[in-house]
Amino acid sequence: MSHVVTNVPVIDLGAFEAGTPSERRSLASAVDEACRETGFLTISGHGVPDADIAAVRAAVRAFFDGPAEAKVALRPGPGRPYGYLGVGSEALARSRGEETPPDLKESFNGGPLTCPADETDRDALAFCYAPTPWPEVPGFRAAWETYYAHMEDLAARIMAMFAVALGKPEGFFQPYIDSPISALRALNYPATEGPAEAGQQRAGAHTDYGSLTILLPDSGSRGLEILAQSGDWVPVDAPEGVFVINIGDLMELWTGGRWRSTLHRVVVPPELAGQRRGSLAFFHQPNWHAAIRPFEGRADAVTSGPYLMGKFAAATG
Ligand SMILES: O=C(O)CCC(=O)C(=O)O
Ligand SMILES: [Fe+2]
Repeated sequence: MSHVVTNVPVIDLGAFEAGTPSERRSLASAVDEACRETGFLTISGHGVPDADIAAVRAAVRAFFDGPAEAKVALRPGPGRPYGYLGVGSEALARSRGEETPPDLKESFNGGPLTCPADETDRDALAFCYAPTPWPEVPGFRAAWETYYAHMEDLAARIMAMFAVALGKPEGFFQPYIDSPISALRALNYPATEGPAEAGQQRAGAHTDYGSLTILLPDSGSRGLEILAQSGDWVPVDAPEGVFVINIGDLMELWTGGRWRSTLHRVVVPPELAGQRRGSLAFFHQPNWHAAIRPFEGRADAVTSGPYLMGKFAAATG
């Protein structure tokens, strides 16, 4: 096997925020290096309370392990993003135009906690500001919303660090992310029985669509892989207590390709065939109307909301 070098460092966000100018420079440069090489890093010093993480994990687990009728009752209407998507509903590789069998997963998805009072765009209202249909699991909504709020806050802090890592003022991204259209997705990959269809994965190879993603796999669960520049698929395992961060397509676009929105997937290694995987994925997405183009140059802008909606339609269509 070839020797694979990947750079997925642990970055202490609290230390960055409280750091001296030289500590900040050194952490910012580690972030820049990781984002240029793989687009993946992990974050410690995030301040998200363990109890809030435990509460959302327990609520999500109770939902997935609950009656199938209660889950399918929360299926979104056609083209709508929130609620329950059962096994067979999505193939992430199709977001890149690749025809594959559906991903071996189920998910529960929820949107922004509030909608700006002056939003009138019909697609924005019908798609990303559609209400989230709540499971009846006791305590689910409170635990979910608490965790969502932590993620929105954490994402904004990471975006501020990203700005510094890119040589911009800390508030550079702020006007683009002051009414973000982020989604929180709980993923459950059931234990697999027998071999999958050819080309079928827990999550097919894809890039994420937005600014950044905050992943929290269940402790000890494996299978997330990224495509290294060497061409090898390399596992990314998160130590307990950190979040895995990866940048998405719009961040790559912003940086004019300096930072990479790296292909990744979730596989079932043969030795883990009997095990489920659980993961929480928070997809941070700039404001619906945010026009995103490379910092340098005059390329046409991509509008955040319609871009996201098109990708979702391709993956679930
Ligand atoms: O299972 C995971 O932790 C990540 C899945 C993923 O990459 C995605 O849903 O975009
Ligand atoms: Fe992803």
